[in-house]
Amino acid sequence: MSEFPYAIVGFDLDGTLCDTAYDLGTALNRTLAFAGRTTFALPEVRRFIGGGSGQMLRSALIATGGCDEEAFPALQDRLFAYYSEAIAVHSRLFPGGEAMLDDLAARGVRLAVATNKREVFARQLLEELGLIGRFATVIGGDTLGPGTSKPAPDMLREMVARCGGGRAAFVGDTTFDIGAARAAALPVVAVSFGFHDLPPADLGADAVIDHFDELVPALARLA
Ligand SMILES: O=C(O)COP(=O)(O)O
Ligand SMILES: [Mg+2]
Repeated sequence: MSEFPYAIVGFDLDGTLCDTAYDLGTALNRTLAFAGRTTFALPEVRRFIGGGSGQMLRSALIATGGCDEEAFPALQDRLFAYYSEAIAVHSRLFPGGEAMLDDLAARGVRLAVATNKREVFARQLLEELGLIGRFATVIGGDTLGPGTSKPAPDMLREMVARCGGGRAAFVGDTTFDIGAARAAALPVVAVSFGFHDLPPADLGADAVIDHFDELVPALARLA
């Protein structure tokens, strides 16, 4: 095995490492139904995922009749309760994810998660999937405080610091991820199988992969 060029590889969670659309969508639809709104077919929910669950709920409320800011906090709490109850019913790593994580770990790469999901849910999901021990750190959209979630660079800078520094790359699925990586001056790979808010080729990533088998070679080429 030749020397791998990156000491740290960070991953977005929803739509990048894991297909979480079904469980997020179920929690969202239960919340919308409680609020008397129409619900969404799952493929439609995917476009709301990327900016964090609060943004997902707000966008879905606006799309179904409007978002009343006074009622919003209680609805958000309800969404969180529904999601926590059934966070890993259908959510799984995308195909090839486990072998890819094994491969990077065998090369001595430190692995991290930087997600706009709340940290508590990111940890719960990774724990329920038996993956938490693989990551040196897990940083959520609420970990560092207001204004720090992706596309701001803060989470990725913190990720590199927590991993002890060194050459790092990031992997994501939406403009939030590519924007954050650019702002933090990290190379970034986009996954075409995620919940992208733009066509994958238009995200502006340094490379686009269609399967996790392609990640290690793509990172090696980037460097
Ligand atoms: O849940 C979301 O909307 C965002 O999560 P992600 O940053 O892991 O894609
Ligand atoms: Mg994502």
